[in-house]
Amino acid sequence: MPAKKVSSKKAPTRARPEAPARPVEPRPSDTPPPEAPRRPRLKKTVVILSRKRSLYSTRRMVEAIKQRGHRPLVLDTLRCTMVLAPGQPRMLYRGVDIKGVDVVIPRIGASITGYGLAVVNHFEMMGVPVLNGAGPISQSRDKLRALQLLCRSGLDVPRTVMAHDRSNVRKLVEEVGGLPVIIKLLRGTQGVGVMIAHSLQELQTIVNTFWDLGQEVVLQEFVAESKGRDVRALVVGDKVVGAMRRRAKKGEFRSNIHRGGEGHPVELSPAYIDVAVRAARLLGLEIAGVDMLEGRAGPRLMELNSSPGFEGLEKATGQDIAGAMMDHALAFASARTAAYSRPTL
Ligand SMILES: Nc1ncnc2c1ncn2[C@@H]1O[C@H](COP(=O)(O)OP(=O)(O)OP(=O)(O)O)[C@@H](O)[C@H]1O
Ligand SMILES: [Mg+2]
Ligand SMILES: [Mg+2]
Repeated sequence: MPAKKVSSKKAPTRARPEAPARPVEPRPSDTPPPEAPRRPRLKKTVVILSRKRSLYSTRRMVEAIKQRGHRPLVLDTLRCTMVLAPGQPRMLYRGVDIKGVDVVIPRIGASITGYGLAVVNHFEMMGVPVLNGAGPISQSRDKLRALQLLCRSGLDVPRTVMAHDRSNVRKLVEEVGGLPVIIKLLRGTQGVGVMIAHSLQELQTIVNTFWDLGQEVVLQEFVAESKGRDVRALVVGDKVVGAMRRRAKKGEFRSNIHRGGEGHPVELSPAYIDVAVRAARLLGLEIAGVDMLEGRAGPRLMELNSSPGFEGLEKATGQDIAGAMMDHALAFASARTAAYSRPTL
């Protein structure tokens, strides 16, 4: 629901017969007279944009919302219809207007990024608090864009190059510190699209295949000292609410749970917490799964995930990650509502 700005002028009282007729001020639309400042509703409606309500993270968030006495509403992103009307953007779900939403939590899978971002953007246009917003989701989903922003701010990332020059692959390898080299699709997830090349010939074959298919890739330094492990820190607001170290299965360098990796709880040092929170803030993410490699000199950022699944993290740590996320989402919604309800002078 678009948050209404409330005028500081007094609300009109019932007309008295003796009062002289006053010209009626034109209103921007045929909406009812100005309301009193909007009081945050006690029971909030929390929309989760998700393709399936049976997904673990979606189910857990629904539970957490109910436990807190609020109303969860799971909407399939692809069934949301955006109506563009001047000054009054609306959202339809199966033909019905969606109103009275207090906060939206998008869980946008990689396969529907384009449509998903449009839906998230539309909710933002309607004045509904959204975490994460469309801009931050979009820039974190592009691994190159995210790394550009992180290293511009001085955060440590593995040496990375992006190029399209087939004649120069040897030079690219030198730039990232020699073989083996990691090759990454810009928008891969769950370890799909992350490869390793041990020889120049192998690398040449892989990059040529991708370039011929019209796919861009980045080449990255292989951080050998991480030994098939990485750290996933879940940042919510300005805190790390849970962290695990993931260990790749034998013969695999990717530690993703989806690739057979195992998660173990880990107590992060302040340096890792600081880097994870700074990285999320830099990309504007309220909720972020921050992946870091354990370099010799400390954390090396790999990527930030804007719709992080947390089944592995809850199971590894036994922590209530869904609860921490919902507490933040509800506080975020209340802070936004209070800001919108402030009278304009
Ligand atoms: N430069 C690197 N050096 C060593 N290992 C790496 C490097 N980059 C990635 N890896 C390994 O590959 C895994 C997948 O990489 P990355 O996190 O970039 O991909 P993803 O497909 O987006 O994963 P996610 O499912 O976490 O979104 C990492 O968790 C890590 O174990
Ligand atoms: Mg990822
Ligand atoms: Mg990752």
